[in-house]
Amino acid sequence: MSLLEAARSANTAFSEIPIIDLKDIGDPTPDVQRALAKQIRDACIDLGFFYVTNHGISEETIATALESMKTYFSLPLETKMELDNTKTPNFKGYNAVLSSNNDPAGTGDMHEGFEFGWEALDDTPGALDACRMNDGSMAGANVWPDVPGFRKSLLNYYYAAVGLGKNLFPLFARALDLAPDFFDDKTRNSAALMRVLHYPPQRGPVDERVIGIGAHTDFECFTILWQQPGIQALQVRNTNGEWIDATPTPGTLVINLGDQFARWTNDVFKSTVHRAANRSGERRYSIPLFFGTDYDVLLEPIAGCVSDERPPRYEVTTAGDYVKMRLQATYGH
Ligand SMILES: O=C(O)CCC(=O)C(=O)O
Ligand SMILES: [Fe+2]
Repeated sequence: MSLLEAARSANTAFSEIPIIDLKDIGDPTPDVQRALAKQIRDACIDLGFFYVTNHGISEETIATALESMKTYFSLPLETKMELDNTKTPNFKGYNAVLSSNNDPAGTGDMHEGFEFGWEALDDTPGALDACRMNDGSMAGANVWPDVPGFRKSLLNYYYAAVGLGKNLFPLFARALDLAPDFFDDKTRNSAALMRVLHYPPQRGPVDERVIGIGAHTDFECFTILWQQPGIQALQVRNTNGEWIDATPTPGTLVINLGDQFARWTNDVFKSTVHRAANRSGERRYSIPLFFGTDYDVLLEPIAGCVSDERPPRYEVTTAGDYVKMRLQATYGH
């Protein structure tokens, strides 16, 4: 079935999020790769959300990053505000509770976060790497707090998640009937942003306009999300307007598509609205890593996703300009 035929018969009124086992991701046998790509294609065309198991990010890498996040978020607000993300050109650093607003109908997100992008572990902290020279409107170095082990443990998680993402791009390419290396020359510079998030618990009656993270789509190609086990918070909206729980399942990560893939594929791949609210009574932590194409790459619809009946739906822009515009809308309110 062609991509456009598949898009026409998509099950966008899903009620479950599929689980895809990546244990064979390194097996080069074409049949194995094709079978994996088929599962990914179905999930991307239907809902743009799936869980992965055997994803290769070790429990130790996750646990170490989590400990560092907890230490960091327990610092006094004034200390965290020294790295206020609105002081950096591209919102690197800290955002306080209610300083971001992901849903234009909301009045602020009930979480705090810390964001950074690629940097080599042995570089001077916050140095601008040579591979960042073509970032255009997204140019700008990382900033780091003075918390022992924080930078190292977060960068270690970053490298592991970027490694997973680099292995996923060929599968997404196959899922789009493209050569597996289609995204290689578009993902040379790890245009991946990682955010660590802390959601304080919300007790009693909750104002729907002030939840953990308001309804939104992500900006990049796909997000690799670790969410804290045991706390249900994340929900995904289907085309009937129902919110489907993305229950955290031990040993899994969530992969969800963002707007860059919707643009590459003229909405054949779905960038689906999601939100999170923490009503558990406990603190909740999560780690999204947003992986896009390099910031200087044009987001042009691929040929198999355009036809006379389905003309291009988006104006062509660079990945960097798109991400920058969305970041400004999220933090600049
Ligand atoms: O914390 C979560 O589960 C979701 C976070 C999210 O959607 C985001 O940061 O874009
Ligand atoms: Fe998101």
